[in-house]
Amino acid sequence: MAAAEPIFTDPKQLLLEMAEQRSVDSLLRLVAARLADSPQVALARVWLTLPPGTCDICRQSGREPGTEPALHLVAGAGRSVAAPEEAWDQIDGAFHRFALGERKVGQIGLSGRPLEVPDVDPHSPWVADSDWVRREGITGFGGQPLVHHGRVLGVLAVFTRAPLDGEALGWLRMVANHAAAAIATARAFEEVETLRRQLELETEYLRGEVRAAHYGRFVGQSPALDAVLRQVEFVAPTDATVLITGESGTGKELVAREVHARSRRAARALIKVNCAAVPRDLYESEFFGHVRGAFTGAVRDRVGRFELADGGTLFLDEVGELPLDLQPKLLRVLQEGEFERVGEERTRKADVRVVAATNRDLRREAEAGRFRPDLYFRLGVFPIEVPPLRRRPEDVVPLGEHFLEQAAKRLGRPVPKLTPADAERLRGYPWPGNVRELQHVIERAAIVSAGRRLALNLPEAVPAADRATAPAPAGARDQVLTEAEFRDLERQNIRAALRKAAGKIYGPGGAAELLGLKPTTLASRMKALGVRLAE
Ligand SMILES: Nc1ncnc2c1ncn2[C@@H]1O[C@H](COP(=O)(O)OP(=O)(O)OP(=O)(O)O)[C@@H](O)[C@H]1O
Repeated sequence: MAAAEPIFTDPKQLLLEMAEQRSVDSLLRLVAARLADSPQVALARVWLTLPPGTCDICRQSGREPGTEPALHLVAGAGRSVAAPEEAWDQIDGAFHRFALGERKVGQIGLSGRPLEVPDVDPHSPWVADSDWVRREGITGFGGQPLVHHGRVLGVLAVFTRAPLDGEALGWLRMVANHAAAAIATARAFEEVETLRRQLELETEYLRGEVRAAHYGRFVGQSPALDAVLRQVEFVAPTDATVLITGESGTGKELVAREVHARSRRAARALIKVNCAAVPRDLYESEFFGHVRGAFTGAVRDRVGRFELADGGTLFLDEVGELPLDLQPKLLRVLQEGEFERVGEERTRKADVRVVAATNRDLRREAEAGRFRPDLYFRLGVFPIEVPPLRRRPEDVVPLGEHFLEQAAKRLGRPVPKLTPADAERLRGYPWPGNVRELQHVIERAAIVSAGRRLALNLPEAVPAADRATAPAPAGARDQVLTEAEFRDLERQNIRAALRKAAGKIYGPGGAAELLGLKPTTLASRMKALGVRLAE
């Protein structure tokens, strides 16, 4: 007598293929399809235990979500002998959802124990549709819970057209155990990814907090600074885009932080992007994020700055350095709040208020074709100009005292106060590097003075060629330079600073400090002007 046909076709091969699946969906579809491959299997189905309100099928079909976890059909395959045209791989319909405890599938889900009916009697109370059982010649039912660490993740069940033997039930158990382990692993990965994303958001938020703490409060009593603060007060509560202009080191970032702090977004993050410091080919990913594999080096998904700033404020520092080809994309987010991650089709939305800053004359840049006029108009809805320190001499001494106090605190020792003669010298200096230069001068003095008189080390005179951002010397004030001449002058000036700093850009005595620029700004300007270090 020939041995009976095994119920499942090549279950070992199925176990091997299961190990290669990358997603839970494809894994469960594979299980159902392969089990139903055999002519002896009428129907194979997998249900997963899902919390209320999380099943897409129920949502789409308008079914009320319920209040308890339930079993939801997620994969199915089979063949009707009575009506071969019927599709049995559908997962919506009458047996899509079972409450725990309801009928055979619900019993397995609730108890976590297998349920086998080797010889199905069409009249048994277990049979929901006795006509179907008779019509399709169903003779066996085997259901296995998908259990991982004692938790029932779902149920795998088959209806067969031959009695289920011990061997088939053993394979079914093995397939169910493999599937449960794969589901648990995939969910653990998902959780790690969510936590990683949360951590990324929190880190960025905390970085912002640290920066904000470093920035501290506004100091100054000049009418010019007052006027700036009044504008901040006026625009902060609105969601308008703000463009802050002014020379380097005047306090533009401080103004941006103040706009955020006084807005309804204050409890959310202020995310900063220094447009001069982003490498050319990473702009899009920096702003909008990317998905794994979008380009070489994109080893995992990355959240862009727009997404990080969702609900908060995005501060675009040195916005004048933004490459022309990225400007239309920025304009689109500003107008529609929509963007895509690099390498992904899906359109995402973010509710972001943009505050931008620049020390360039953006209108001129737009006229010269280096900045898109439409973006300039969009950014410049509410412009705030921060005046250079030389136009508000009343602020110099209060700022000096403020920085001295901060330095003393940081150094943990008493630092001499400003004498009237010191104050006079500070007021008499033109501060081409603005407040940042004043801060550096005072900090250096505090470090070297160690209890003695404050040793203020001010450059005596600032030669014209050493001023990156200073006003033109008195005699030259009316002289108009062409753009080419102006750039040439800027080039010479940067070269002079580099020579003086012996090629050093960063740190005390570096060219950036001499010019009163941020090192990143200097680096990008050198690149734009074609100035190289080795010249
Ligand atoms: N009114 C002020 N009161 C207190 N500190 C100030 C004030 N203005 C500027 N500062 C300080 O001076 C430094 C430079 O300011 P900030 O970075 O805001 O300038 P910026 O105009 O954004 O410069 P850049 O154009 O180079 O980016 C910061 O440390 C800032 O805290």
